[in-house]
Amino acid sequence: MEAVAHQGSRTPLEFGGPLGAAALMLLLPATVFHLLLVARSGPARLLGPPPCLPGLGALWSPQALLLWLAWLGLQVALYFLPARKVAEGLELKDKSRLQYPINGFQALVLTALLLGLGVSAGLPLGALPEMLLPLAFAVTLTAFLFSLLLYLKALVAPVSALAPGGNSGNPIYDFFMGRELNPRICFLDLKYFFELRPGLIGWVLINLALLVQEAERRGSPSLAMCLVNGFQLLYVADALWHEEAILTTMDITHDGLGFMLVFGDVAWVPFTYSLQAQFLLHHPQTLGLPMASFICFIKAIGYYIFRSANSQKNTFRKNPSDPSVAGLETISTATGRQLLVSGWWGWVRHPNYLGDIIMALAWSLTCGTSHLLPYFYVLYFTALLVHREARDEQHCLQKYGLAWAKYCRQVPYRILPCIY
Ligand SMILES: NC(=O)C1=CN([C@@H]2O[C@H](COP(=O)(O)OP(=O)(O)OC[C@H]3O[C@@H](n4cnc5c(N)ncnc54)[C@H](OP(=O)(O)O)[C@@H]3O)[C@@H](O)[C@H]2O)C=CC1
Ligand SMILES: CC(C)CCC[C@@H](C)[C@H]1CC=C2C3=C(CC[C@@]21C)[C@@]1(C)CC[C@H](O)C(C)(C)[C@@H]1CC3
Repeated sequence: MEAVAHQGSRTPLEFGGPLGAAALMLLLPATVFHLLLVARSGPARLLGPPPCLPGLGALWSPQALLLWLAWLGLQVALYFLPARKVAEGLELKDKSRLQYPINGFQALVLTALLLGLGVSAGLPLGALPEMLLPLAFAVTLTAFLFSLLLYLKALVAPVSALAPGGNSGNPIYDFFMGRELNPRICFLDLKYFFELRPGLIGWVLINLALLVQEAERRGSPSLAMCLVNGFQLLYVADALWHEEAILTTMDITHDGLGFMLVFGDVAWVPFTYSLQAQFLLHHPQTLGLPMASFICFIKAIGYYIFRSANSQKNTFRKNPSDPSVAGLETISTATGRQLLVSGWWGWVRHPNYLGDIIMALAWSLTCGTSHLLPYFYVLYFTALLVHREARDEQHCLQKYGLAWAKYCRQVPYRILPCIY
């Protein structure tokens, strides 16, 4: 325990410390419920009060809890199916490397097949939107419970298994940040699983159910709804296709699994990232072909930047002599690793974030410009990535020291060329 306290005392507290963590634990679920309620209300005002607060009867439903647990069970089962590859994570403090099944895309395809079978056997997919509120409530409750179990599990974990950031000794802060770096139940890596499976695939499912309900109500789905569904399906499929790349992100290599990530993965992602489709169901928008083409063009630019930048870095990290990256300019660092200073990573320090934000804008534009609500995602996401960039900058400065400072001088802009 002494070693843990010592470790905590060296790591600066993030998110405003225990007070900030406590506030976020109230604010994040409140935001999810606010958005769910406002999206279905007539005025759909992002900044106004919700039309009416639901009673416990509207929130609590044993069927919703069962549905969520069944979904979780299905995704766990798919995780254990034979994988096309087993990847190794980065080296851990005890010099070991964990193994991860690369079968997320397969899980998405199998989920779609099972869903197709279910729908043809009479499964009422179009009824799911009516259950979003009780579903979000059940998922939030289980996120609190699950984070508590993780906190308790970490009490008996060896010091080498703890995350650098979530062991301050303050229970509220540590519960929020997560204490253990890679909590596992046998081969089931909980962080890896939660980040990519139930919430991300659940988001696509919710979108599809909203599309089906729109078609039931109006005879056919709108162009705007089809575009949102297509764009976001592409985003999720891309994430699962490139699943292995997640093993080097800060969530996996640095952050513990606590309330922030558990709630973020299973509640925040499916219920707030599907906001545009929720909005469109209740506030139909007519999208002409010229505007739709313009939005597709923006999405294509965003995706091109996002995918090329991420792939360039991943290829370079895996094999710097790969012909596609071998000609790029680099800076050597004391760790033996190199930093790219030309190509996408010589343009700005986070070209992938820029592509991601442009895609987010395309998703929101499908909902027209009459309401601010569908733009919540762009606003939140920009704030998340600016904050994430600052955190990553800290880690890189620690890791690469002078070489990182040189990189920042050579590539002065963080996300938006000439501006930020
Ligand atoms: N939809 C969503 O809600 C979210 C999406 N994302 C997306 O996830 C993706 C991954 O994001 P994230 O993990 O935050 O960050 P990055 O993919 O940008 O990874 C940052 C890491 O890349 C390496 N790196 C940085 N600069 C260079 C360089 N010049 N040359 C070589 N390596 C470099 C460093 O790690 P090292 O040197 O150790 O390899 C650094 O820590 C992004 O596309 C982002 O937009 C992220 C968060 C939320
Ligand atoms: C609830 C809080 C506001 C913060 C929660 C943050 C989480 C929602 C995000 C932290 C990092 C994420 C990533 C993705 C989804 C959102 C969370 C979990 C990601 C899986 C989305 C798809 C991308 O292609 C990716 C690169 C695989 C993303 C990885 C990070």
